[in-house]
Amino acid sequence: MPDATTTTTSTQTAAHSDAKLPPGMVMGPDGKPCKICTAARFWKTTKVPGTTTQSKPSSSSTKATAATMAALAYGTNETVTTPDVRPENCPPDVEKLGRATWTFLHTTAAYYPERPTPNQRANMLMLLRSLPILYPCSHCASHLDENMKTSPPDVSGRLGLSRWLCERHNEVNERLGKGKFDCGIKSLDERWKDGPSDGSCD
Ligand SMILES: Cc1cc2nc3c(=O)[nH]c(=O)nc-3n(C[C@H](O)[C@H](O)[C@H](O)COP(=O)(O)OP(=O)(O)OC[C@H]3O[C@@H](n4cnc5c(N)ncnc54)[C@H](O)[C@@H]3O)c2cc1C
Repeated sequence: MPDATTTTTSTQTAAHSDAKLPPGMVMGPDGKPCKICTAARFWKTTKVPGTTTQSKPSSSSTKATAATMAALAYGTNETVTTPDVRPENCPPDVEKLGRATWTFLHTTAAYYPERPTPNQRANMLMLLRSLPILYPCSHCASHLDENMKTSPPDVSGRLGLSRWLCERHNEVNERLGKGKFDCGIKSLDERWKDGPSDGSCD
């Protein structure tokens, strides 16, 4: 099971209260800055000490190590962030990976049978139980693992699974300070399978 990680985001608890990290930076279980655990916008742009304008890294500074970014931020105790405007083929950060994973999970649930066979249930259970072990964002995996101990997966059928996933997703939303999604089946179907009734997605 992944170890706890350290971050200074307001929504994720720092494992070591004395850790001096720039805002948004997340440390991995190995004690090093964890790139897949950190939103890319926190990696990309820092306020350079002594300047008042935002500095967008050049192509070489884009490749700056997390340590460099951290050092800059330690100096000013300030990090300026921008939306992630990296090229599409860049590796995913925690947000891109999250969106893709939720898309996969909610869509899979929307197409899961209402009356799954024992084999289908077993396979779904395996998929969900693999996440806390294999999910690359270690602190996300760790939270999910804790969460699944108190709320075991409901693989009984499409409705139960969709609701269970929606609630797990809402727990992350809440931790990140986002609003809760309506876990009613109509909202879930419209979002992940049928689309809105106005036909705008047809
Ligand atoms: C298992 C897991 C754990 C994660 N843990 C963390 C974490 O600890 N820290 C962290 O920073 N990030 C975490 N993430 C990533 C995070 O959940 C988001 O994916 C990421 O912040 C991008 O958010 P977003 O606002 O673009 O939309 P997302 O939260 O990715 O949602 C995508 C779309 O799903 C729909 N949606 C939203 N909520 C629900 C819901 N409850 N049910 C159904 N549909 C919904 C909305 O239409 C939304 O636009 C985790 C992701 C996963 C898959």
